Amino acid sequence: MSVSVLGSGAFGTALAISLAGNGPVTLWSRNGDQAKQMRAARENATRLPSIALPADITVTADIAEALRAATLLLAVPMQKLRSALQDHAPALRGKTLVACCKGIELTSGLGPVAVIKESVPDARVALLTGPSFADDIAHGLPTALTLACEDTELGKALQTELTTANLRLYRTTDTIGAELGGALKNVMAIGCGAAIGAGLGDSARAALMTRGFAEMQRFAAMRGARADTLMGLSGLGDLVLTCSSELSRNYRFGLSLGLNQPFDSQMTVEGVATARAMSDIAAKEGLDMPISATVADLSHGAYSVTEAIQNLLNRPLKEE
Ligand SMILES: NC(=O)C1=CN([C@@H]2O[C@H](COP(=O)(O)OP(=O)(O)OC[C@H]3O[C@@H](n4cnc5c(N)ncnc54)[C@H](OP(=O)(O)O)[C@@H]3O)[C@@H](O)[C@H]2O)C=CC1
Ligand SMILES: O=C(CO)COP(=O)(O)O
Repeated sequence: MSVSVLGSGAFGTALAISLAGNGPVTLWSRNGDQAKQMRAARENATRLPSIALPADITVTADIAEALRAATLLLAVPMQKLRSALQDHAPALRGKTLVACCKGIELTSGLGPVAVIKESVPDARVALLTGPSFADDIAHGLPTALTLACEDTELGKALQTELTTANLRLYRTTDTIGAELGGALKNVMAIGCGAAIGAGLGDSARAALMTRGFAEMQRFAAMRGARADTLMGLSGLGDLVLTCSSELSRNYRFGLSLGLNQPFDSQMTVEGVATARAMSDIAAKEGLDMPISATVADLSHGAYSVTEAIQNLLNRPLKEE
């Protein structure tokens, strides 16, 4: 089988680098100039600088070349996934599409698996998620991820195909739990970054992580996820990583809010839209999600960090 990665951002490039250890990989960019630069420099200078692209990676802006592969990894931001699929929908029919994005679509409230099913109904769908920074993967550091696929046989085939020397994949059939773990931890990372930026300390971060995880579990249960999925790599594992490392863009965005400093608006920060989507859905369903709602309002400038903390601390006392 052959693999193509659609989307040449930090994560798509890192996955292509790791997969090149298994054999030829095609890395597709929608931007012809960027593809040309990457081919010439053998480096993704804009999104993953200073890491060489192995010879087994073919960089192209020609979608037909990328679509020759049977397995396509979709490494685009969540809010761009539907339009990326719509751009090429007829040619994607019958392909195996592996979503690599983390989020909830703001317009529909759906996760990546459902968005793919709606956009390309006859595709075979899976999800790759879990704790991993692009930089770590690209440097060949050990990483463990979750490969989620409702079809057990396809899941096993993808687990074998996409595991590399440094990337160890665990398998689940619970796509809902896996995608929600990856989506919701970004919301909590923004909150933790804001708390640390505002000087509230590590104890406050631990409280936000723990109570945030309770919200993640509540939301995932409402959507039909298995409880044990959230306890795994794509839930707890990714929550711990993202809430505690400045390599995370969501965490750094939160830090900038806490420090009252500007942040690069071009940077992919999935948790902003997902916080809004998550808290809107929770409000409709009558779910108590105070941290998510606070992060949504904070991220959209409705609150200062001080007001956000006061809101959370002044809530009625309750059982854990
Ligand atoms: N970076 C990381 O460490 C990790 C990221 N992820 C997830 O991977 C996903 C992508 O993130 P990441 O790669 O870091 O983001 P980046 O911002 O680095 O890159 C996003 C890429 O998507 C491309 N893109 C955007 N819209 C489209 C479209 N409609 N069609 C085709 N390509 C498009 C962009 O192209 P252009 O440059 O032309 O805009 C760019 O190459 C996110 O959901 C993220 O949560 C998961 C694990 C780790
Ligand atoms: O998902 C990630 C780590 O698992 C990457 O996090 P950021 O998108 O916050 O950089």
